[in-house]
Formats: sequence, C-alpha cells, structure tokens
Amino acid sequence: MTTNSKGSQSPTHLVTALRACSGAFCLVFLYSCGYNLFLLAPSIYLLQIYDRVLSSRSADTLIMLTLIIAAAVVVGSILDIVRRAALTRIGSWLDHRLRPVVLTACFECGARADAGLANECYKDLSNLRQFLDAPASALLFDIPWAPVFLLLLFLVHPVLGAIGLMTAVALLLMAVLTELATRQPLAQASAALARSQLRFANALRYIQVIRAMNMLNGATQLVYRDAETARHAQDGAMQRAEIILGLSKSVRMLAQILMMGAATWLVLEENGNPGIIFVSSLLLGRGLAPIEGAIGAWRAVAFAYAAFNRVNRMLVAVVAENRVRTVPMPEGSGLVLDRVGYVLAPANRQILNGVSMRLVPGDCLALIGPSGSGKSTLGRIIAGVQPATFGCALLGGVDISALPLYGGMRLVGYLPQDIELFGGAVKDVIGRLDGTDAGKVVEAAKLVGLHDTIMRLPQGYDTDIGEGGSSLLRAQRQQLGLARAVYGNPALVVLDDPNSSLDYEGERRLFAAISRMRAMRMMVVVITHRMGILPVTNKIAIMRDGAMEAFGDSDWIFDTYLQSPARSGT
Ligand SMILES: Nc1ncnc2c1ncn2[C@@H]1O[C@H](COP(=O)(O)OP(=O)(O)OP(=O)(O)O)[C@@H](O)[C@H]1O
Repeated sequence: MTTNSKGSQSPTHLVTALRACSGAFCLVFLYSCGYNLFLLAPSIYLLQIYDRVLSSRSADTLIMLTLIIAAAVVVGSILDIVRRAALTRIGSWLDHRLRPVVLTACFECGARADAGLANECYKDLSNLRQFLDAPASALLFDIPWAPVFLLLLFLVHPVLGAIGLMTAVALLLMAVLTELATRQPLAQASAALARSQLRFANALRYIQVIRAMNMLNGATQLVYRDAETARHAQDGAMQRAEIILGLSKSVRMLAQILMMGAATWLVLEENGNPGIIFVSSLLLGRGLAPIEGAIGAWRAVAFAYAAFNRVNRMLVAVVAENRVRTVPMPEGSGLVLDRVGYVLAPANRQILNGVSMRLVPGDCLALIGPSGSGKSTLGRIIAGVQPATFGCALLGGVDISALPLYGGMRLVGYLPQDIELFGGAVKDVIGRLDGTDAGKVVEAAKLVGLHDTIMRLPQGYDTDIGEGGSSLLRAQRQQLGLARAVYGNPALVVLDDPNSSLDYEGERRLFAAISRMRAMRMMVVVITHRMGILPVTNKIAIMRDGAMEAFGDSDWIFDTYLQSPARSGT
C-alpha cells in the first residue's frame, strides 16, 4: 500500500491485480467446495452399504448406490481439474499484467543501487506464478474443509471427534515447530544464495578480464563460498524439518489406529453400525489431508508470502520515491547547479563539496581536473543518473534526477565513461531501444558524423553489435554511445571522456559534432583529460578534491589557470 496526497492508502499494482482476481478466486473456492463435498461420497457409500445393502441384501440397491457414488467421484475429480486449471489461468493473467510493472520497478530499484533486491524481486514474480501453478495453492482452498470433516467425526461420536481434533492440533503444532526450527537457517540460505548469484552474474560480466588476469580461481572461490554457506544452512534446515516430518508421520499413523480401535470399541459397546469403523477412518483421512498438505506445502506458502511482501514493498518504495520527486514539467531553460554535494554512503566520504554553476543553451563546458577529483560523479549528477546528496541540480528549473519520470521525454543525453551500450542492432542502440523513429536515429548518427560509417556496415542500421557492443572496437562503441546521447536532440548532453579512445579523425568528428550541438542550442558538458577539446568549449570548470576550483569563460580560464600545468594538475 502507498500513501497518497490525502494521506490515505492506495494499493500497489500487485494488490490491485490480486483484487481484480478475487472473483476468479471465489470461483476456485466454489469448485473446491464441490470437490470436497464429493470427497464425502466414499464415506456415505460405506454407511449406506452397512445400513441398506447388507440389511436388505438387495443387489439392485448396491448397483444403484455404486453408480451414484461413482458419478460423484468422477464429478469431484473434474472439479479438482477445473480448479487447478483456473489457478493456472489466474497465475498466467497475473504474470501478464504485472511483469512489465514489476520489471520497470526492478530497474528503478536497481538504479537506486539495490541491485540485489531488484534481482530477487524479479525472480519473486516467477516464484509467485509457479506457486499458483503448483498443487500447494489448491491445497489452501481445502484447508477450510478440515474442520468440516472433523465436525462430522464429532457427529458420528464425540470420542472419535476428540481423537481427530487432537491429532489435527498435534500436526499443526509440529508444523509450527518446523517453521520455528527452519526459519533462520532458510533465511540465511536464501540470502547467501542471492549473494552468490549476484556475484556470479557480475563475474560473468567481466569474465574476459577475470580470465585474462588469472583471477578465475579467486572468482570461483568467491562465488562458491556463498553457495557453500547457502548449502550448509539449507542442509541444517532440511535435517530439522525431516526429523519433525518423521515424528508427524508417526503421530498420523498412531491416530489412524486409535481411531479404528475406538470406533470398533463403540460398535461393540453401543451396538452401533459397523460402518462407522471405516467411515471414521475415512473422515479422519479427509480431515487431516488438508492439514498434512498444508504442512507439506508450508514452505511453498511461506516462500510465496515472502515473495509477495518483497515485491509489494519494492513497488511501494518505488512509487513513494517517484511521488516525492514528481515535479511540474520543465518550462525554463538552462542548467543550474546549486551547492551540489555528494557523500559516499558506506564510509560517509565526501566526494563532492558544494559545486555551483550555471549554463545556458548553446554552452559547452569542459570539466577538467586531476583523476579522482569528482568529475565523473558530478557528470552523473548532471545527467540525472544519480541524485545529489545535498544541494540541487536543475534543468529548466526541474530536479534533473526526476526527469526520467516524464515518460518519453529525452531532455538529457549521457555518454558514460564505461560506455555501457545496451541493445542488439545499431538502430536500437542509437534509438535508446525505442528507435521506432528511423529518421531520428539517422539524424543522431549524422549529427555525430557516424552515418557513413554505419552505412558501410554489412546490414547498415540493422547490424547486430553483439551483447553490450562486444563485436565493436572501443572507439566505435564510444561513437555509438555519442550518437545515443544526442538521439532526439536533448537539451543537455553529458559526455564523460568521449575522446579517450578516439584517433585523430575520430576526435575531429567529435569536435565538429560538439560545434553542431552548440549551434542547435544544446548544452554540452564534456569531462575530459585531453586539452585538445578546449577550443570547441566556451566554458571551463576545474575540479579539485571534490570542489570547483575555477569556473568561467574558456579563454579566461585557459589564460589564468592552464598556462601553468603544475597549477591545474591536469
Ligand atoms: N561508487 C563509488 N564507490 C567508491 N568510490 C567512489 C564511487 N564513486 C566515486 N568514488 C570515488 O570518488 C572519487 C571521485 O571519483 P570520480 O570518478 O568522480 O573522479 P574523476 O575526477 O572522474 O576521476 P577520473 O578522471 O579518474 O575518472 C574517487 O576517489 C573515487 O574513488
């Protein structure tokens, strides 16, 4: 649930979707009622045989009874099949409706530096679907019938009812004991497994480097250590669960014997219908089956419940954060940084310390300074990739980190230092994965002088670049990243080390592109170590130790600060 502007609670997509299924769940409940009613058929059959058939010795009655009960059993089986099919359909519908929403929320959650939770929540959605497909979910609908069968036992005879009730309570207590004994180790196992999977995914990402640097064994150990922790914790939990399961099976068998013995004793003492010996045994079986089933499926139920809570909490957190940051559409122009600071959370280390400046459309700022002075961190804040810890970065008067919330708006372009291309074909990469507008893709490629190069590729804009651009040279990836940054003519483009891999010709094209971008009234922020780019800029900022040492017109900064390399440290 999320709190809306009036302070009341509004349900998340997950809760809304589940509510939308309430009618379908009611139908499953009705099917389950029918199914459980028909489960009484064998008990009724036995009683009737003792009551009517044996006393009347009528073959016709026996045949009639058998046919009726057989029909009831068939109908009961059909109802069971129908309710399971209905649950599968509900699971499929929920998956279809929720996956895009949860996927987007997972990406947002991951972008807020909680990749572990994002990963887990994405898997949770599949787990919830599997839970609905599995027999465990149908069992939940049988649980209300356990007291009904036990009540029938009481109606047959209070002593038999008492035996059934005590057995049910003993089994439930054992289920609680199982939960208490396994909760902690299973939570440990789950956390360790998630860590291991995350490390494995990261290792795969950098596998070429890991192998080339002979770190394969170390990486294997790192991933394996967590998997081992998970295995130990899981083994411990399973051992405890198996001991309690063994005990509960003994209790169950003893109860069955006790029930038949007590029923026989009642027949002898009270001269009752001998059919109650079998009926009581059958009713006990029916009454305990949902409880036993629930105990067996307890882990699946608890797992599904935890998955539901995790996904719901993530949706609540993402929605809450988005609401806080929802602001009016940008109207003004220009970039304003007002005492922007960034503190690295774990060590409370100040990376940026109160950076202020202002750019107007058509400005190109070179952000220079020694390595580690905070240029890339500032670039990420300006690009809205990460929010500032304090102070504000505004584009057109709007918090830049809130800009992605405007669906479809492409106000900012960003070329990160690591480039990080994503997508298959060249047109998808440049078009930011929604490159349905081929004209805009070509326009972006032309703007950065890449169009002719792309046209020489085997399939032009349809050429597949491999996962993350693996089939390209770094310089080519950098140029594609540049084209992606300018796609849709954004108001602000942040380029982090855009010429680090470029040759003379590549740099020349980059400088020409920046000049064109300025002519189109875009604001360009270039983070660079190479001074050759300074002539195409009109502003320079020098960063040192997380602070802005100097900011001003390029000519002035150049004359005042950059004539002496010792002073700038660049
Ligand atoms: N996520 C992070 N984890 C740890 N340290 C970080 C992180 N982000 C930034 N830093 C640290 O913050 C400081 C500034 O880093 P930043 O990358 O912004 O500097 P830079 O001036 O761009 O350096 P370079 O020119 O080498 O890219 C560095 O000391 C860096 O180690």
